Amino acid sequence: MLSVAEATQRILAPFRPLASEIVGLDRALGRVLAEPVTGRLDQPPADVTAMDGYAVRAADIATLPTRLRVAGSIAAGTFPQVALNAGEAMRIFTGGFLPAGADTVVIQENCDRDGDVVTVREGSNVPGQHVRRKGNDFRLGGTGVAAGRRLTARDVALAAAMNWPFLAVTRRPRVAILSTGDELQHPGEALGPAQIVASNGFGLAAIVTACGGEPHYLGIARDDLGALDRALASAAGTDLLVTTGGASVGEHDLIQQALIARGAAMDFWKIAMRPGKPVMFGELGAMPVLGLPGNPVSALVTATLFLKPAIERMLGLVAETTPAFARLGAAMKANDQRQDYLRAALAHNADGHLVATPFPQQDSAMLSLIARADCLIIRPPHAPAASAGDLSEILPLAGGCYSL
Ligand SMILES: Nc1nc2c(c(=O)[nH]1)N[C@H]1C(S)=C(S)[C@@H](COP(=O)(O)OP(=O)(O)OC[C@H]3O[C@@H](n4cnc5c(N)ncnc54)[C@H](O)[C@@H]3O)O[C@H]1N2
Ligand code: MOO
Repeated sequence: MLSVAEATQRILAPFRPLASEIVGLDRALGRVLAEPVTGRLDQPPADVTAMDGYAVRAADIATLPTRLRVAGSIAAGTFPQVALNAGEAMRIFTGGFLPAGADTVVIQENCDRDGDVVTVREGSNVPGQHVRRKGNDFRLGGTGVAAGRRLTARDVALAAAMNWPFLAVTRRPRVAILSTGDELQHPGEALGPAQIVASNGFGLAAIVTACGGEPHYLGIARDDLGALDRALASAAGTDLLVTTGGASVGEHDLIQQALIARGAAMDFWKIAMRPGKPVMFGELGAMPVLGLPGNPVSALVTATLFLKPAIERMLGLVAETTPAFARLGAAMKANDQRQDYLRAALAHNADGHLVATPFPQQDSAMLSLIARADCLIIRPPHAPAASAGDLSEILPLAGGCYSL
């Protein structure tokens, strides 16, 4: 059996970042930046005040109280035309530009105004009080957002402040999804006595969307070579085809045969993992094909491990590889040769530690449990028995604006 690490390496090998496209800022959330965002101006563009009050010369307020002549008022959106002379103050409002000659601001709470005279009662005479210096946020040409980052709402705000109306982002990978099996019916259809509801296609399409791809759900292909061949033809032109079901060793598992008949170069693997042992991977012309197992939990877990990074690589996303850990909420038996991904709930204990408690049932057909899980506990092959409270690596399932 192939290790998870080796399977990941082989699956990811043919994927490259896709071309970029231009989107408006209002469409940029969650997209992966293809070209860096840098400052197209200094921010603030000149020295501005952080408070409502009076712009003064620090030297004029060395001895307090002191009386200064109010030489004018600086309205928002206007740049002060006249300089401040010694013995003068200028009324100023938060965000307003400091006039030439002024080097500090006293807040209005520390002043008494009487006509065109202001008495400053309190205030530091160290220059720069309540002043935001030109370029203290970012400079023209300064670093903003690096290419290869998935844009957060904060990144979008920064790009806007840096004066970019449009951004270059990697185009969304188009991922075709095919369910296979004679027993399947789509949700809501009348079910015969031996039929089951096909859930995998919708779960996988949601994963593709959550990862930043564009799913193309091709529906269900019946277990006959003609139907499979027609379905495969309809995937042409996509960046990746994902199939579910028919990956195992049964006589009705025809998907590999259909792919080979179309000229695909395919490998069938047993991966040393649970759930998700049978996985296929290969290429049909220029299109990679990833065949995931039919068991619903196996399909979702293998998609998280292999489909998600493939999409991320096509997006040019710079991988986040920091592993996550939690304390075990229950004792674990020694593991066999398959790497386990146990569905588990996360909670903080009284000491503030993160605890992952595995569900008592780990059947690879139980969608109700994986839907409720917060993470997967990773148990490496041949891991020794572990006690409750031991640290274990986990794979968090939630996070970001979407959840896997
Ligand atoms: N003799 C062996 N039998 C099996 C082995 C094995 O090594 N030797 N492996 C088992 C493991 S592990 C898995 S995982 C499954 C995977 O089998 P397939 O990929 O061939 O999947 P199917 O047989 O087509 O279906 C399995 C199961 O999942 C249901 N299914 C299929 N598609 C969907 C769908 N779109 N939505 C919801 N449920 C789906 C299907 O009805 C079956 O119940 O093989 C084991 N067998
Ligand atoms: O690999 Mo299968 O996923 O254990 O049910």
